[in-house]
Amino acid sequence: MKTNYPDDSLSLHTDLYQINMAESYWADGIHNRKAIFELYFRKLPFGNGYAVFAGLERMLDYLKNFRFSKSDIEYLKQLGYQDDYIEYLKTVRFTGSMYSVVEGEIVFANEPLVRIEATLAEAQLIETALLNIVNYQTLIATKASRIKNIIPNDVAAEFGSRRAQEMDAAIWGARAAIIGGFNSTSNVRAGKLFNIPVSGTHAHAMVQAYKSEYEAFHSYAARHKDCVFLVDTYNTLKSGVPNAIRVAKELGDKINFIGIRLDSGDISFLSKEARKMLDEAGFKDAKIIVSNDLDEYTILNLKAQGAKVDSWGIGTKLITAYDQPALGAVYKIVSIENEFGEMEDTIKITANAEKVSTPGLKSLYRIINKANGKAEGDYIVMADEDPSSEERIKMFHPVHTFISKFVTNFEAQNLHQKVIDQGEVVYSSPSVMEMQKYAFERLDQLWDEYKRSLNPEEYPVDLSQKCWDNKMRNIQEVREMVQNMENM
Ligand SMILES: Nc1ncnc2c1ncn2[C@@H]1O[C@H](COP(=O)(O)OP(=O)(O)OP(=O)(O)O)[C@@H](O)[C@H]1O
Ligand SMILES: O=P(O)(O)OC[C@H]1O[C@H](OP(=O)(O)OP(=O)(O)O)[C@H](O)[C@@H]1O
Ligand SMILES: O=C(O)c1cccnc1
Repeated sequence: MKTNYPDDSLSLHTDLYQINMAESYWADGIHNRKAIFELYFRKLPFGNGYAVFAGLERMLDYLKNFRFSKSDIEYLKQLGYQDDYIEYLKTVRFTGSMYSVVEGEIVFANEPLVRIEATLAEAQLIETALLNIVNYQTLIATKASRIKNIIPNDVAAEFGSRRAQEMDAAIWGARAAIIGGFNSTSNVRAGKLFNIPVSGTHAHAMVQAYKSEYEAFHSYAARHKDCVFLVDTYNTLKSGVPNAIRVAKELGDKINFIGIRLDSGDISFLSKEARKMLDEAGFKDAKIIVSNDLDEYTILNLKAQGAKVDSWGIGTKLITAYDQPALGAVYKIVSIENEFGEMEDTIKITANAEKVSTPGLKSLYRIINKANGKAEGDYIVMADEDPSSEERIKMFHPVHTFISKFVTNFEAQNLHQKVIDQGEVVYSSPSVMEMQKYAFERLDQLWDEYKRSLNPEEYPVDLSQKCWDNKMRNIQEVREMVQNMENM
């Protein structure tokens, strides 16, 4: 296997069919027609009431650097693409524009999260990478937020690198976990790359290497001022906790005895007993950190049992999105330039009403009730509409249209930022910690009913009347086209 191409690029990180479709567009001379694609998912993950958007910074980086390198081109030649098309591929850059919600934004099903306006070929070639990035990062940010919601006042540490689906997932998953609300990651490279907090304790191997817990804890303390001792290698209550207390007492102010970590057994029982022992020894501020296959369900259950836990280390079930391994976001064409240079809507129709795409150039607004600062719902409009200039808007369910409400006294916030303008990145990402802060602020604007982990209420994502009428007109046109075919 050859993996050491010095000029390897991410531009071949795409499905073969994208390159094949772009070839047809190019051969037919329609590759430079303007096209509009939207990225959205149809169903919220984990049965959650919202998702936390992540992935923008990496998408921008990818698009900024989009070009087939020399070795990419060589490989495409080997695959059999003809010279004339290869010459075209050599010139391809991302020259289009991109609109996106920002990282940390709270988002919902069926809303356009990203809008690409580019040449048809460019927009097509980038589909796979954009979906790959958003699907994973948004999934993990959402899982992290779901977990953090259960423990808003405790520390949540991301421990998943060893179980992640390879190295990229560990790194970007750690970043997504922080956006979703986690306090730290154990992955040191993620800390360096993204300027996010790192934290860590020690493993059983250290206790086993020294044979005695007492010696291992002492040795750890000799070089590390902040000390968390792992107490479950031999016997948590009879040996681990007493040894931790002994070392903490002996070293006194020489160390900062943060606390102990439990990694097996009955966490509820052991944490309560350990708490008593620490308190009785005078370490009332010492923290109890736990780990071992945790997720929001186990944590909620442990909370209900009155477990005395201050910090939670969460690995496998967060970083692999254990209970739902993919988000399922899609990227659909909604408008394309015709031979006269005019933009024409496109629609995809299926028997499933929820899967019928919503055609045309659209914008996404969040409607905030000015009286209480809470979100009334999200509102998808045609791009030439401006709900902020309206006094009263009618919001209705996009499938069950009889569900509707009128809203007045609102602020309409445009959720789309222009992030690339004709190939130029015009957006500078805030720090990851700022993204996290933004996510918390946006969550505050949601009623609790949308945030509960079990059977949350469905947050309204509605279409404007104009958007709805446009969709119906498009459906009608397709019906007539199919009818005409049948009559031929
Ligand atoms: N009181 C509790 N209530 C509910 N779940 C718990 C409780 N205590 C521990 N768990 C969870 O039970 C699961 C199984 O733990 P298990 O007892 O198999 O771990 P263990 O065998 O003690 O440790 P190891 O990881 O070394 O196998 C873990 O996900 C753990 O977080
Ligand atoms: O359980 P997670 O949520 O994935 O958290 C990370 C786990 O990684 C470490 O375990 P280790 O690799 O030593 O394996 P083990 O505890 O399963 O034996 C640590 O002690 C946690 O148990
Ligand atoms: O720092 C820790 O305790 C840690 C880090 C990764 C995995 N398990 C535990």
